[in-house]
Amino acid sequence: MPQPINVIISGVSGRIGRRLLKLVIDQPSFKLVAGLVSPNSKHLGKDLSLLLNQDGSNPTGLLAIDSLAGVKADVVIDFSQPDGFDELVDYCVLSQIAFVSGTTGLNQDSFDRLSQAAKYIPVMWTSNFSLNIQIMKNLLQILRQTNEDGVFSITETHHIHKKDMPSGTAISLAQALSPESNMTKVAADAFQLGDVAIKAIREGEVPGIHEVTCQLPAETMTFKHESHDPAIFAQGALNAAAWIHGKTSGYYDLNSVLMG
Ligand SMILES: NC(=O)C1=CN([C@@H]2O[C@H](COP(=O)(O)OP(=O)(O)OC[C@H]3O[C@@H](n4cnc5c(N)ncnc54)[C@H](O)[C@@H]3O)[C@@H](O)[C@H]2O)C=CC1
Ligand SMILES: O=C(O)C1=N[C@H](C(=O)O)C[C@H](O)C1
Repeated sequence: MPQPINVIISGVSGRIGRRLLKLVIDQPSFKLVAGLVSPNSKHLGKDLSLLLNQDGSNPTGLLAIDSLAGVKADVVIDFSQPDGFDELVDYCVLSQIAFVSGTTGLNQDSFDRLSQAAKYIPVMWTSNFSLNIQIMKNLLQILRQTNEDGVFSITETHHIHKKDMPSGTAISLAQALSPESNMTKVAADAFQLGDVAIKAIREGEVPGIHEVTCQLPAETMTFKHESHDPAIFAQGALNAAAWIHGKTSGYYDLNSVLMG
């Protein structure tokens, strides 16, 4: 039987982090070595099992930490927030740990740092770990090339806890249609990336809806992706971690996973 893949979960107390924690604990091909939380987290110093069950049953023996100093692993899987991102990337480079991240709301400096890191370690960042969103991006690139007169717009809807706007996925979909363009904010909930208009809606507990419309003189095409369960993102990231383990340094995306 192969050795399990040693995993650190960054953002382990979050909506996605907790789902990831459950998957990692349940799957023998992975071994959890640490769970990272915000320095302000109420979970800091507590056994990670308390994130899954309040009665303290089945303790993991691992406490939620806010610094990785000295922790070794094969892969970090990160669903956290932008403020701790650069430090985490640097730690992975120094410690030669593969880095898989879905954290959104990052600035250009953090993306540049990630590109630099990919010279030394394998890196995968994607705004959405659903393979079907990657397929949608690929389709949109083709659609743009074959419909130069198309007027594209995107509407994204997410739960009210989401901290960034518009969603990382909406930005990535718009970038597939209009590469190299900068985004501007045109209203509290409206943005423009190149010639693509993006509208953001925050509503209840919606896990994530992305709708892309292409208006043409004589027809309209609409692509809609709706996640019904946030667990899909955690499972997608875990599949990506299994894929990236043992790969050489480089910047990978979900197309790599799609191609196997
Ligand atoms: N790429 C994808 O498929 C998906 C990406 N996301 C993104 O993942 C991120 C996390 O989402 P949620 O779990 O909903 O957020 P959340 O707010 O529920 O959880 C955030 C987690 O990050 C930790 N954290 C915050 N600041 C930190 C810091 N400075 N250092 C270390 N840990 C820190 C918190 O303690 C918590 O554990 C967001 O950026 C979200 O947009 C969410 C779902 C899917
Ligand atoms: O915060 C979320 O929940 C999600 N964030 C990602 C994004 O910003 O695109 C992916 C997904 O839509 C859920």
